Amino acid sequence: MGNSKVVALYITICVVSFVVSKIIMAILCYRRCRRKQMVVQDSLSGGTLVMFKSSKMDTLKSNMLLKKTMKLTNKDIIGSGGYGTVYKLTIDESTSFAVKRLNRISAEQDRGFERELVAMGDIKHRNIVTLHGYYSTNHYNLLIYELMPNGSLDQVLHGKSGPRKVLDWPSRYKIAVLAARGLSYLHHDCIPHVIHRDIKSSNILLDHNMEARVSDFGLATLMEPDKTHVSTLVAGTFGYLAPEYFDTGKATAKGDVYSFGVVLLELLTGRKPTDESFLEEGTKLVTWVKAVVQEKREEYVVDRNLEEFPIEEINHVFTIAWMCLEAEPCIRPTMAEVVKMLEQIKVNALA
Ligand SMILES: Nc1ncnc2c1ncn2[C@@H]1O[C@H](COP(=O)(O)OP(=O)(O)OP(=O)(O)O)[C@@H](O)[C@H]1O
Repeated sequence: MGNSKVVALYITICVVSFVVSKIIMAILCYRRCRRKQMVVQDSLSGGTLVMFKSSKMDTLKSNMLLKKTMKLTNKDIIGSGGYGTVYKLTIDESTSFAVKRLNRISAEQDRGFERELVAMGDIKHRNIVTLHGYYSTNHYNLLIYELMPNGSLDQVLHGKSGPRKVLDWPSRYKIAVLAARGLSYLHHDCIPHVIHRDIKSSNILLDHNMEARVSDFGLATLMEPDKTHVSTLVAGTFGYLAPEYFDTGKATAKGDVYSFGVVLLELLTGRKPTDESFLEEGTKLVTWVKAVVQEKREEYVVDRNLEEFPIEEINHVFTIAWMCLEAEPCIRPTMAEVVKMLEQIKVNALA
């Protein structure tokens, strides 16, 4: 066989193998997608219901879910935020969900909706609120989440009619560690990595055991593993945003670390970072705490309800909060380091 024939044979083999491998990959991806979700078209509303596969969803009839979803009323509202209203959807005595309704106003919101789904669909972790599915019509979108019976950390710490219950130090410490684990999972273990972009106490929800889970990926942006940041639209919540965000508008994992530092201060002080009194005084929680600590009056910042608990542990968490709140992002620890440091406190306390 001449040289040219050998080359031609090699090229043919390469091209055929490439095409076959692509076809196999496409079939595998298609099967995986089908296995992972069930899609139901509702002929009445013209909407589409997508249920992600899980032991909970597998036992649920899609018709029943659709019927109950269509019957949600104002009486079922359990909260509302910048993106829409959250309802409690009760299927039966043992099965309930939290349904977030997003109005379909602009194309931008639509993109946000898709982004949330892409980020959430695959994410399963005990400290992350699970997205079970979604329903989509021309007029609105619904996200179907697992229901967190104890609401948000924000409601528990500073509910409208006063704190819902006074959280003791062990509960606050546990919430800090578990929320840190959830966020660390997003930053380091998800592929692609996820930047939350809106870490705050109303996005830390509490299950029946008061165990914390991170929720709300409406603003999350997927980050390729080799990228250090992503450029995005201005988002997040004043009082929790890292200072560099105001200059650059770039969401980064270190920006989430800063916001987590604010949540730690919130747990330690019992003060709400978005409190109007801060705005009126032209300050914010972080600046206020820093000023008081500089004046060596730390005892004024710690929540009175924590007075009888071990001050060494509380001070340790303060130290970690300050590390997270460093003005220079690169000096801040990663969330994996924050988890380790927080866990270490209890090891030391138990020793
Ligand atoms: N899965 C859930 N289980 C139980 N309650 C929930 C759930 N998701 C949200 N909530 C409640 O609904 C409230 C509003 O949530 P939502 O995520 O819409 O807004 P937010 O986090 O307060 O603000 P933003 O939209 O700016 O992030 C929460 O504070 C919480 O009390």
